[in-house]
Amino acid sequence: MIPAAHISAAIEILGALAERRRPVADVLKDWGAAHRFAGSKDRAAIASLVFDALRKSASAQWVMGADTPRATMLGALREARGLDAASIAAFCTGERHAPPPLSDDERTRLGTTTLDGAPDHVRGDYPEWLADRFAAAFGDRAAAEGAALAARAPVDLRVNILKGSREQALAKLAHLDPAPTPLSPIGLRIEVGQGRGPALPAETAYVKGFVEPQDEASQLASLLCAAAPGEQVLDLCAGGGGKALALAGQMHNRGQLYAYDADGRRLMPIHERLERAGARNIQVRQPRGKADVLADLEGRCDLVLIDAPCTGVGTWRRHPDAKWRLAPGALELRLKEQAALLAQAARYVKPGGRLAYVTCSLLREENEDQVAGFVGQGFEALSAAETTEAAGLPELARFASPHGAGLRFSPASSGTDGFYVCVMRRAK
Ligand SMILES: C[S@@+](CC[C@H](N)C(=O)[O-])C[C@H]1O[C@@H](n2cnc3c(N)ncnc32)[C@H](O)[C@@H]1O
Repeated sequence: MIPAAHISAAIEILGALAERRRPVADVLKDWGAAHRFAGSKDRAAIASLVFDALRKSASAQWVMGADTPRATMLGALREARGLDAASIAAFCTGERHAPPPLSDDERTRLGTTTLDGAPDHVRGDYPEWLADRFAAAFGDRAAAEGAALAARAPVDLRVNILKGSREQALAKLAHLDPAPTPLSPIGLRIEVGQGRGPALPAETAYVKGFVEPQDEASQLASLLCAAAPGEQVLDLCAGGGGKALALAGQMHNRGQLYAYDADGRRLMPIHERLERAGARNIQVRQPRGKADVLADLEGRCDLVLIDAPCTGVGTWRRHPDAKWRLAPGALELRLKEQAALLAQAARYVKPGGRLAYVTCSLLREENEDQVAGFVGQGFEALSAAETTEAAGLPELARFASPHGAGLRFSPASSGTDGFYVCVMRRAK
């Protein structure tokens, strides 16, 4: 396929997405199945265009003065790819499956319209219904924070210290040109351009468990829990085990880590990942109907981690379709789940033990406000200085939240996904 045909295909896929509010991965898969002539490079190029259009939908539509799939894609070629009107016009020839030629209005808009005077939610490419919440979280930096969430993310890897050092992992992956992450002492970063990221499943270092894909802020969230060898730790929302594996590394396989998730299917990948990582101190606790499979842990844990279900606002760089599919009802539901999880988790913490509350959201309601509603009931929040000191990462104290307890990371402030971390201590 010629590059212009990729643009036509991306417009078609954006149309299918607008009709059926389905995850973009499903729609791309369906398109690939219905267009078998498109090779893997074509499909990757098309997916990359679709993702860029989703990242920049609001600003692209503002530029074009329309919200059609064509307008969104053409505007995103300018907003996300930095192409000028003449370059975009050169693709739109109408020949060999290229998009039809630009109208006079399209050409003028691509040439002259700016985002000056556009509201923050347009300049920051986030849904209008979140405008007040972004303003509450970021003040006059709302548009800049949104824009950083609308950029592409690098591939971050966590080095599994059960298998080797960061230096060894760097050497094993030298052909991918990784760099040490600036904040996490166990992270590697591989910058990706407009193409595909590295095919990790084909990398020996991955297959042998030396590295795991994990955003740098997710690594920091695990490190800030300061899990120590010999401790009893419960990962109450373990899902596929990303944080559990990181905690096992910190514990040097000593002590006991219990991995639980209310949704047993989400726990499934953990078994293969544990094997690959050589993590031997994790006991997976599968939910079993109404049975209380955590009853024996009440009042016994040194550390309980709640990696809470949340809106995922902080991961929009990696899941740009999620920001447009997020609905107010989902936020309300997550808020209830988070409050219930805090109350439940408190039961498992022993006197003097720690409760770590983590989200990949940047909304205050899901973060500082949840913690404020919980502390006082026998728990106090540690200061950012205490938390980072205990984790041996005192330089992270500068990410202390301005809105209450805990620390905040975001693409604009720390160059990572958006995360919130608050460590609390139970009274003795
Ligand atoms: C952010 S994800 C966890 C990601 C995982 N910790 C990781 O690092 O890969 C949140 C998880 O919470 C789980 N969850 C939601 N409500 C829960 C509950 N009441 N008890 C336990 N797990 C719950 C969800 O099934 C989901 O897997």
